[in-house]
Amino acid sequence: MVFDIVYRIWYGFINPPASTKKDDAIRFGLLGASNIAPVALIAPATSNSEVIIAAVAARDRDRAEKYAKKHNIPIVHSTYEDLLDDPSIDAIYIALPDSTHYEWALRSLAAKKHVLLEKPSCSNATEARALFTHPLATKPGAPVLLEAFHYRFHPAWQTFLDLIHKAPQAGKIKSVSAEQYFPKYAFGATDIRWQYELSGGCMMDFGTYPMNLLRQVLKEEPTEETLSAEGRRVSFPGLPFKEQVDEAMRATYVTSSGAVGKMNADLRFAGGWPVLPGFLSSNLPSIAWPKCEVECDEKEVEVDAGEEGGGRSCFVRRKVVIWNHLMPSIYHRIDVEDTYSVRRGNEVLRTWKDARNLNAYTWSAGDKRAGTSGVGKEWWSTYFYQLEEFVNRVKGRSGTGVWVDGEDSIKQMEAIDLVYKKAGMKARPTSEFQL
Ligand SMILES: NC(=O)C1=CN([C@@H]2O[C@H](COP(=O)(O)OP(=O)(O)OC[C@H]3O[C@@H](n4cnc5c(N)ncnc54)[C@H](OP(=O)(O)O)[C@@H]3O)[C@@H](O)[C@H]2O)C=CC1
Ligand SMILES: O=C1OC[C@@H](O)[C@H](O)[C@H]1O
Repeated sequence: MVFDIVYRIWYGFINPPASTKKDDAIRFGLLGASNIAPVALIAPATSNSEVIIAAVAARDRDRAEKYAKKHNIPIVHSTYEDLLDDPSIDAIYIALPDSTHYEWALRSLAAKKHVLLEKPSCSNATEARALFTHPLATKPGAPVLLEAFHYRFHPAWQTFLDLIHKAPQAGKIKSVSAEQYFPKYAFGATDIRWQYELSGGCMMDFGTYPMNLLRQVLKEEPTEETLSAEGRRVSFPGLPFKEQVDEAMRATYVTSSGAVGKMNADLRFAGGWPVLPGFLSSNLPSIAWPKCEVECDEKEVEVDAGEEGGGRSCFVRRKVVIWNHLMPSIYHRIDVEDTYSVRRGNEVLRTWKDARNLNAYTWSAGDKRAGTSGVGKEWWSTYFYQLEEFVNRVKGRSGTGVWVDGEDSIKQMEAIDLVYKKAGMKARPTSEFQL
């Protein structure tokens, strides 16, 4: 198992095999010399014969040049505008502070470029509505615009959804809990994640994932009446607008049918060190797996009459947990537990559990989502699958069918705004940019 993990990390994150590029490969330009691009786009592009990372622009030309050299990017532009004006570029990757996503996405669309836009798509729902309903994004033949919710494109997450939405053992969803943790001190006080004016905060940066998980599992949006939330403010001394910046967020909502969704995101996760004194433990960083757990209501299923004969019914109650939906290519596990009970009236004749675990590093052979591109590779990170799908859209191919449409991205930002409101914090400021 350790060998498999190392193998997948090596190819998926460190040294992806290079591909020979096709003549009509999509030429990407990067806005900003960001930390995330090497993992989220440059590595997957290396192995994708239909993608070339052709250009980068940064606010500081020296920085851009160093970055270009390190990552073998042939063109350097001195400004973001210059990159958008470059006719050799087909698509733009926007990995900038969240406060700037709206403006640069609109500008990119106006320059007729496809856009891979980092999550969260915008600063708030007002911006998201303006962006995703803008004629530049919706008119026939408009460029492709995708909020980069990478985890959704991996077969592991889609398999998990199938197990709770499509499997015959899956009753109505009763509860779902989604959690993600990042160790304390990973991001210092000056990081974009903690700046309110750059639309930072845990809910924006990290909490957006577990909220997205809940929305997909429950297939219903939170509302003023159904959602409650509680944030933990950042503790960096001297940080402006500290009261508005969350380092962790919990939220719960209940659907019209009574299903309960709970999320917990902590971007400065610490504590839980049992032998240490409390103050020490609470300052020591901790790690925990990202996790999503779903319980279904009991459901009646058909079984053979068996020894008990007729007049009895069989019920199943399903529970499914996915461990590490966020970086599943490194390692993930999906636990499925079905509890059966055969009853005649109120009399329980027999109960048993059927527990198993599975994984899905690739699409299974025969799964129509494997499409024309094949089943994928064990070591493909979520970002490889996402890029594959982005390319399919640009090329007008049907692909896996997994996508994040504009309406979904708008609803996601509405949910984030609502969480802030309910936690007694402000939604992030709206950009004044107009087009
Ligand atoms: N999909 C995923 O797994 C991940 C997504 N992200 C998302 O990607 C985006 C970027 O994150 P990350 O790469 O960690 O960020 P970085 O800290 O690397 O910043 C990205 C770029 O933003 C610009 N920038 C930085 N600070 C400022 C500032 N104060 N004012 C204006 N611009 C600034 C810089 O551009 P320049 O180079 O031009 O100076 C920088 O290169 C975020 O939206 C984040 O949510 C982040 C991590 C993981
Ligand atoms: O996947 C992620 O992990 C760390 C976060 O800060 C980042 O922005 C997010 O996308």
